[in-house]
Amino acid sequence: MSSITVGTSLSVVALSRSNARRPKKPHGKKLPQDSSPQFKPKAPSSSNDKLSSSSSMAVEATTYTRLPLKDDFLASSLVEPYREIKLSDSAVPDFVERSNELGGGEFDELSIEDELEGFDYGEYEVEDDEHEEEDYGSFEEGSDYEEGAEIVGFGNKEEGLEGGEEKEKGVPALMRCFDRAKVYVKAGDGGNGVVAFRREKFVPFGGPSGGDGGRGGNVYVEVDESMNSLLPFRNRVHFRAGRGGHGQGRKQHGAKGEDVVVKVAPGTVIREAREDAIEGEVLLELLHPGQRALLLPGGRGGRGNAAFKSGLTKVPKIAEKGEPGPEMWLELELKLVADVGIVGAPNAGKSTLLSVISAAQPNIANYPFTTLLPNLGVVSFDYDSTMVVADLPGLLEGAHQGFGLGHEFLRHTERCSVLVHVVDGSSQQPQYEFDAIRLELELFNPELADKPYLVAYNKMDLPEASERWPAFKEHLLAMGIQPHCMSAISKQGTKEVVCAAYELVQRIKEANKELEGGAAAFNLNHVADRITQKRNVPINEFQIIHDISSKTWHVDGEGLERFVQMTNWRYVDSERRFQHVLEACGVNKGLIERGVKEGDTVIVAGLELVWYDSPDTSGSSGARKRSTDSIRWPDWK
Ligand SMILES: Nc1nc2c(ncn2[C@@H]2O[C@H](COP(=O)(O)OP(=O)(O)OP(=O)(O)O)[C@@H](O)[C@H]2O)c(=O)[nH]1
Ligand SMILES: [Mg+2]
Repeated sequence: MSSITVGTSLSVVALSRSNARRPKKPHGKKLPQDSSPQFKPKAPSSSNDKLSSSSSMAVEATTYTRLPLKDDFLASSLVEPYREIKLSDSAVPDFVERSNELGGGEFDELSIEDELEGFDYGEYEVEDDEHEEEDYGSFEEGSDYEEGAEIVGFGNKEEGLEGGEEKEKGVPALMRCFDRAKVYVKAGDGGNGVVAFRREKFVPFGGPSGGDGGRGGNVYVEVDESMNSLLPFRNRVHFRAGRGGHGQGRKQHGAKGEDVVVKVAPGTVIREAREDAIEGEVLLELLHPGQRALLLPGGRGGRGNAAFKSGLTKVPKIAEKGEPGPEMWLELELKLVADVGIVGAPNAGKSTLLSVISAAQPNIANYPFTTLLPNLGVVSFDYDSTMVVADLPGLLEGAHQGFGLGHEFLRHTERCSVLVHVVDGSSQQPQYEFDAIRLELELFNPELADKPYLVAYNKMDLPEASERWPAFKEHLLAMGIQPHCMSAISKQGTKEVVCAAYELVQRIKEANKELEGGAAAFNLNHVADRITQKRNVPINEFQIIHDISSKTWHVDGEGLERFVQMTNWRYVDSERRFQHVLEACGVNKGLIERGVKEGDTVIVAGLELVWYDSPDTSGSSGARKRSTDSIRWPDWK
């Protein structure tokens, strides 16, 4: 008999966030030769489609290279044409002023919630007052009781966002868009079962009475209608469900761990966070208020010794540990849920359009990037027919790679069923501006280019815009697109645009209804189901891998892993049961068949053992006897 080394390995997964997007396709473009502003005074009257100019605009023979830049940021951009324009670079004087008035970034001062969820287990005892129990050594497992819902604030450390995330430093909190977050979730561990025996007056040798541990708390994700950003995750990153209570004497089972509910805004996409640059698998898309998904089921409670009583084992001195609760890092991403998304170059008049078709009052000003965060407005035709319209920040060339504000907001367009593309008629080359925006959308996500869209040529009240309209219209008609023209400021033509958008939205809704009708309702609990399925893998499903160089045998299987995790080595019968299970599920046989030799290391689901051939050949079967006695244990503490 000799000793064995045991090593339990816990791998801590450090996850980082990826900013990587698709690589930019080479455009091979140059800057426009003449991008100087040529704004003319505003024409006194409104205009429309019929107001086509007599002299159609002579399109300059320049190779269009990027979206027309406005004089506001031309100077700086021309020097470094591909410089990334950050929120902090854009001119937003009134906004900054307002945020200062409000107290200089009020969100920064949000305090961390103090509430702690989960259980305080305190001291755990098997004994009770009335019943004397056998002493099987110390049952305290202090380290097991630390768990409870943990709240970690984003301080300087910002634990949840480590790993290459570029932060918008220097930008007041009011301007940041909290539509991405990274959180840690952990289901509660199951409580431990205990070994206890019934001892009463006149019943000196009562049977085993150790109760089972309670089930760990579950992690749920729920859509909270009142949330419109992922801002709360700035203060709280870790969500841990409570662990199950431990079993007690007199067959008392432990209490169930407290569940934890992660509340997210409607439209949140939940991905599994990954270490590498690749985006993790989409686990859930929670769109509608009230949707609730069981994400991680709590660990099973360990069985107490009462559960191990059998005809052969009348005095079982064995109990299981609770099953560990699953854990993972999640990436949350909020995408606006709107029927119509207004896209276009900066200063095209997107916010103006939203302001005239809905009650929304977005910031409107004659400089690019007036809109820093998406604005939502509800357009109502009558009581029944309404649609939600989102006005998005302006797009620049390279938006798909993060230029301007595009990167942050382009993904919001993914959720809109229809896009209204506003083109600034007063720009130098409206048709090229249009093409460039289309290209950006396509580069960001080819599915965006396939979305139904309308083109609204804006600022028709300006003479230069109405002059360029015929050429623009011709350009688009050649592409098979029927453009609309309007003057958002004077509301001319806006009704036609909105009605056309509404019609498109309705058509898409009808089509989707038909599709949904055929498809089965989506199972929101599929992540938890997958985990449960994994837990139910039988113990005899394992694989043996032999590493010849290090004379190590790896025996891996989901069932075995769970069994090793739940074996509580402090109880004397655990070793015997472990040996028995290895024998019964065929691990020993498999190892012997493959030629395991004395002294070889055997790692069973992370537990390191040394193989010994038993010299004792007595027993019904030599092979079985040998293997049963062949794995030795060190002195377990
Ligand atoms: N003449 C004229 N000016 C317009 C019209 N629509 C918008 N504008 C002006 O164009 C400027 C920009 O308008 P916004 O609505 O802020 O443009 P935007 O597309 O939302 O701009 P960003 O949010 O910066 O991307 C403002 O000065 C508006 O008054 C229009 O139909 N005619
Ligand atoms: Mg705007």
